[in-house]
Order: sequence, then structure tokens, then C-alpha cells
Amino acid sequence: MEIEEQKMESSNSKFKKFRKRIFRPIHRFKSKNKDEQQHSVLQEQNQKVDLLIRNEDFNVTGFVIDPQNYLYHYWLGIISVAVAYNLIFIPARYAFDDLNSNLRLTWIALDYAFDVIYLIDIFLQSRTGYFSHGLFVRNHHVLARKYFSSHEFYIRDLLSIFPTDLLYFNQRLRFISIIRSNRFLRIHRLFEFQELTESRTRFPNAFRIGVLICLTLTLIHWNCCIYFLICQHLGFGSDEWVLPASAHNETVAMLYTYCFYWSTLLLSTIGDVPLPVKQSEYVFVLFDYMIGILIFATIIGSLGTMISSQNQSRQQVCEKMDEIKRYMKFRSVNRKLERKVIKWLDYLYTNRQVLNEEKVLNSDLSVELRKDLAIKVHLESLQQVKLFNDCESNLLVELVTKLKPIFFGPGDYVCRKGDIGKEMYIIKRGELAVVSDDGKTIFVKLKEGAVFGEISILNIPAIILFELNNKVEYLGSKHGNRRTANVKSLGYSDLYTLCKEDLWLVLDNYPESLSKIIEKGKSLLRKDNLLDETLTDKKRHVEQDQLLSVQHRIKKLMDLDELLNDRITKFLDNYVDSIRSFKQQLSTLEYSYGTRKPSVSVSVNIPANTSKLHFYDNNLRDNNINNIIKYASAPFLKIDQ
Ligand SMILES: Nc1ncnc2c1ncn2[C@@H]1O[C@@H]2COP(=O)(O)O[C@H]2[C@H]1O
Repeated sequence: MEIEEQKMESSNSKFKKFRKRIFRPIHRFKSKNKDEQQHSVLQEQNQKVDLLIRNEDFNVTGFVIDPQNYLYHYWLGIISVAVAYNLIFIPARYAFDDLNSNLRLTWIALDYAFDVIYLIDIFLQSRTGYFSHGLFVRNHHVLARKYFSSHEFYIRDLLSIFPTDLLYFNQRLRFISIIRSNRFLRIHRLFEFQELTESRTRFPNAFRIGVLICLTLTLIHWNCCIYFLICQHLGFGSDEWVLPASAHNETVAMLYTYCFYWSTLLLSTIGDVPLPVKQSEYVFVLFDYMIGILIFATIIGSLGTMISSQNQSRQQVCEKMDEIKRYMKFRSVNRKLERKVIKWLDYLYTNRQVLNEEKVLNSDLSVELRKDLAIKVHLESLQQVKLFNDCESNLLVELVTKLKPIFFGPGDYVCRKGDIGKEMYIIKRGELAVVSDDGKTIFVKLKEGAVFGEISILNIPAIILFELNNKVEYLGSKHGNRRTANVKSLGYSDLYTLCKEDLWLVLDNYPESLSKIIEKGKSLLRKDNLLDETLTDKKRHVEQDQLLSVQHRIKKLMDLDELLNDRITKFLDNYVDSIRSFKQQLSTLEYSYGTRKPSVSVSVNIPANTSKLHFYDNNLRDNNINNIIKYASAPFLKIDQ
């Protein structure tokens, strides 16, 4: 009895301990109020996040692959070949037994070579970095831990390399390829390769068509294998639908070709194949037709999308052109101008793929990427510009981001003599000319890389500096900020413009380059005798002042503003003080003289920097106290007793 009681007690205490262990957390949880619970949940979450973001996760600890690297892409290509091999040859070898048994050694070699690739792929996946909180995790311990604890590893990758070939030792399953079909599980790597290539290729549409063809051929191939298996199962020549009895004597190549042909006819829904006889045959054919319709719809749909996406830009262009034509008709534009506009649009839309460069560049790109792209596209052109030859490279980089594309047609004037210059031009493509006023005589031809329109925006001038004795004097360029010549486009030309404000904003930070550019501008003017060099020292000083950019002027104005504020504050202080003292002295006056007419002298205490105010102190003598009070609002009065 005692023993039994002891047993009972010990089992009870064990149960209590067990209960305690199980329910302790629940009790603890119950005891907390809702806020506490939420707090603890948050804390747990924070701890998790803390676990996720540790500095050492981002440290380089060993070999790690960056998925954005081309090496990763190449590897995906290799593993995709291995997957494709299995997808194609496992069903083929299972269906066409001769193919399997005739080349047994080759298959064994290929199978295990690709298995090695599968194994390497597992290793590489465990070393593939990823982005966490915007940073690249490159600690291989962290990567491996994450990969080997993931479902994907167990369900897809490990299972796909599971050595099912061991079943070969079973007499009934000897060298039956289908037992290796777990290798299909690695198909996600094939899709990954396809997606990555699609996003990276320069010919996405051609690639998509290629993928579509491969997919269709694979489906036809599988269907062909299934058809052959069904024929084998039902017996060759057993009815009209299956392969004829003579198929026994045919080579594998011939049998495969026939089955592939049959499968293509069926899946492409062309038909023209023997009608099914047995129920199982009907079911198979029906199933095939349905798959065929799906394939057909996918092909047509994909091709349609591709073609329409290619035509989309052309269609948009046509719509725009129609709109402009409608407008010209509505406004009764004459035929000549209309023809010119149409010709221009035609050139613009047929020769230029990118219509709105700015829009494209400003779309989804970061500021840095936009800058990089602008540098790549324009820097070379800007480096060719002689005006900027000796300038700092950073200046060019800054200027590059300010360039804007502009196009001109044959005979278009880019600028006319006497116009106010607001931008300079860099020729990207095409030919322009400096021409006489009537546009017939060509003085100079300007070609690719040349720059023009810089003179009027460089501020070598001030338009009018002095107006002494009714005589207007000019400094620097005799034309001031006006265009010095007519520039005409000879054919179609692509130019980049750089506007005056942008240029000066950038040049502000590069004073050395600024003086070099000004010197070059002067030498250009000197060549055409457009530079007034009879500058006195004073004029030079004024010239320099004129060269100050808008920013400098704004800064000066702001300084002036501060100075003015200071003065006003001082002035107000003085004003208050003098009012106070005036009131004191006035009350003293009233007290001393009573009702007698005061005889006072008023001295004006004006702050040094204040302009003179006219007070009529003589009047004060004649007026009474009220008059004095009236003048009290004037600040600078000091009344002596
Ligand atoms: N003889 C010339 N050779 C090359 N370019 C010129 C010549 N004369 C004028 N230009 C350019 O034509 C431009 C007309 O506008 P700008 O005066 O601003 O700047 C002028 C120069 O860049």
C-alpha cells in the first residue's frame, strides 16, 4: 500500500511539475493586462528585427554570390541546362526503351554529371546574398543558416537531388529513368533564369518568342512520349489510332519522328490524325485538344501582345501626327507650311526612337542614375567643346546634367542677330552655318561637337555701362547680350541647349574656369572685332562688377538688407529715447513756467546716418505748448531749458 501511495505521490508530483511547465507561460500571460501583452509582443518583434539587422550580417566572411552579378546569371544558365536535360530525356528514355538501353553508359555519365551540378547549385544557393533593409547580406554563415532552414531547401532542392537511383538495384526498376523524375523539382531555377534573361536581354521580344517556342516544343515532346507509351500499352496495330504493327521493326528515330508529328498535329488542333477507337483513346485525344487550345491561345496572345507593344510607339506617333494635321486644317494653314510640318514630324518620328529624352530620363531613375546616364550620353560631346577644354572636369559633370535636347529642321534659324541670347548650343548631330542677314551667304559651317551662342550669354558685356554726357559707352561685347550672328540649320540637326541661368549657377562655383571661359569668349569677339578694349581701370572694375552672377547680386542685396535692418533698429531706439527725454523736459517746462508763455530753444538731435528733416524751430517760439506736443512725434527734438 505504502509503495502504491509513494508511486501515486511521485506520479502526482511529476504531473504537477509537468502542469507547471506547460501552464506557467499561460498563467504568466493571463496575469498581464492587454497593454502589457501588446508591449511584450512588440518587444518580441523588436528582438526579432534586432536579430535580423546585425552589423556582422553585412560583413564579408567568405565567398558569396551577388544575384545582380553576371556570374550568377551564367550559373543560372548552367543549372537550367541540367534541368532542361532532365525535363526532356527522363520522359523520352522512359517511353523509348531502346533509346535508354542502347546508350546506357552515356546516360549514366550525363545523369551524374548533371547531379553534380545540382549539388553545386545547393552550395551556391546557400552562398547567395540578399538585400535586407536595403543592405546586402554577405555573411555566409547567415546566408547558409537562412537557406538550410528554409522550406524551399527541404521541399525543392534536397528532394530534387534525393538519390532515387538507388531503386535501380531493384530488379523490376532496373535503369528506369522515370524514377529520377524528382529532378524536375529544380524547375524553379529554369524560370529564374528565364526571368533574369528577359529583364537583361537587349532583345526581349525575340527572347520571349524563343521561350514560347521552347515551351511548345517541350509540351509536344511530352505528349509524343505519352502517345508512344499508350500505343505500347494498347499494342502496336491493335486499332487504327495506335502505331501500326510494323512499328516494331522501326528505328527509335523513326518512331520518335512519327510520334512527334502526330503530337504536333493534335496539339496544334490541325487534326488530320486517325480517329480514336477505344474510350481511353478518346479521353486522351480530348485532353490533348484542350491542351492544344490552351497552347494555341497562349501563342496567339503572346505574339499579339508583342506585336502590339512594338506597334504601340508607332501608333502613338500616328495619333500625334493626325492631331497636328487636323489642327493645321482647322486653322487653314497654307499647303507649303503644312508640308514642311509633316516632313519635320516624319523625320522626327522615323529617325528618333526616343521622342522625349527628358521624360525617359526623369522616369523611374534615381538622381544618381540619371546623372550617370547623362554623363554617359553627353559628357563626350561636352568634352569636345573647345570653350570648356581647360575647365575642371567636375564643372563638365555638373553642366552635363543641365543639357536639354532640341531639334531643328532644314533652313530653321536657331538664332538671329540681335535677339537676346538666353542659351548656348552644342551640336550633337547635323550641320549648321553662320549666315548673312539674308541667309544666303554662309560665313562659317558649324559641325558636330561645335558650340555656338555662347557669346551673348557669357556676359562679356554689360549692355550699357555709362551714360555720360549723353554718350552711351559699352564694355566688352559691342552687342551686349544680343546675338552677334545668324545661325541656321542646314539639314536636320540635334542640338543640346544649356541655358544662361544654369551655366552661371554652375560657373559660380568655378571662378577659375569662369575667367578662362570669359577669356576665350573675348578672343572670339576680338577675332570679329566685336570687343571694345579701350577700358579704363574704373571701367574694368565696373566690368568685373557686371560679371557678378545673379547669385552674387542676391547675396549682396541680402547683406544690404541686414545692414538696413540694423540701422532701422538703432534709429527706433534713438527715437524712443528722445521721445522719453522730450516728455521729461516738457513736464519740467510746464512745472517751471506755469501758465507763462515759454521761451524755449529747440535743438534737433538727429542720428548721424539719418537724412535731414526740416523742422521749423522758429515757429516753435511762436506756437504754444500744444504745438510743441504736435511736433513731439518728430523724433529728434531736444528742448533745452
Ligand atoms: N565667325 C564665327 N565663327 C564661329 N561661330 C560664330 C562666328 N560668329 C558668330 N558665331 C557664333 O554664332 C553665335 C550667335 O549667337 P552669339 O552671339 O551668342 O554667339 C555666336 C557665336 O557662338
